[in-house]
Amino acid sequence: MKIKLSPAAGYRGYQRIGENITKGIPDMHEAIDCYREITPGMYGALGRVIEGVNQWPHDPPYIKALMEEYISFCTDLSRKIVRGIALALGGSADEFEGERAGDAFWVLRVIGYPGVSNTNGQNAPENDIGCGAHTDYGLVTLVNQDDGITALQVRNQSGEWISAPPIPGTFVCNIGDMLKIWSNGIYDSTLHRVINSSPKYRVCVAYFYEPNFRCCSGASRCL
Ligand SMILES: O=C(O)CCC(=O)C(=O)O
Ligand SMILES: [Fe+2]
Repeated sequence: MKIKLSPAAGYRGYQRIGENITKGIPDMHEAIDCYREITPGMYGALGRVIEGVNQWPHDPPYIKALMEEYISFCTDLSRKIVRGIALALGGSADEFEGERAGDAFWVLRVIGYPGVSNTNGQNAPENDIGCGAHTDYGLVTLVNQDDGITALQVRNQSGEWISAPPIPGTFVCNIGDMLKIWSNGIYDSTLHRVINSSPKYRVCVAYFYEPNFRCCSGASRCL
C-alpha cells in the first residue's frame, strides 16, 4: 500500500476497514484522510505530529488537482455558512474570522463503507456500524453522500434516530462541537452515525471546517 496512513506522513493517507475507532468500537469503513498541509516548523512543537502533505492515489492522475479544487470550494462555502451563522446569532459577519477561524484548519475524509453481504445482513450485527454515534468536533461539516444509498442517521431532539437520505446536488451540513461552544449552545452539535445496510458499497466525502490551528477557544462573550 503506497499511501498507507502513518505517523511519518502526518497521519495522512489510507486507513483500512476497522482501523478507525469510535468510542472503543472499530468502524466498518475504509478511508483516505487528508489534512490541511503543514510545513515543518509552521506551528512549532504543537504542530509537529501533523506536519506533512496529503497522499493521493496515483491513479486516476487528476485526483490530486480535482480534490484540491474541491477542498477550496468547501472551504469557501463553509466560511460563508459560518458568516451567516454569526449574523443569525446577532454578531457581525466576521465574528468567527481573524484569530478564531480566519485561517481555518480543515480535514477531508474520503470514506468507503462496504455493503452488507447476504450472510451477515440477516441479523444486522453490531459490527456493521459503518461509523458509530458521534458529534463532529469542528465548526461545520459538509457531508457529500453517495446518491441512492440511505445510511446516515441523525438523532433528533426527541432522541429518535432519523435518516438523512442523500438529496442529489446537496450537502448535509453538521454542526460541530466548536460551533456549539462559540454559539453558547444555541447551535447544538448533531449526534449522528452511519449504518450501510444496503448491498452496495457506499462512498461519502466529508469535509470538516475547523477553527485556526492555534485558536484558543471558549464561549462567546459578545453574542
Ligand atoms: O458517511 C457519512 O455520511 C458521515 C461520516 C461522518 O459522520 C464522519 O466522518 O464524521
Ligand atoms: Fe461525523
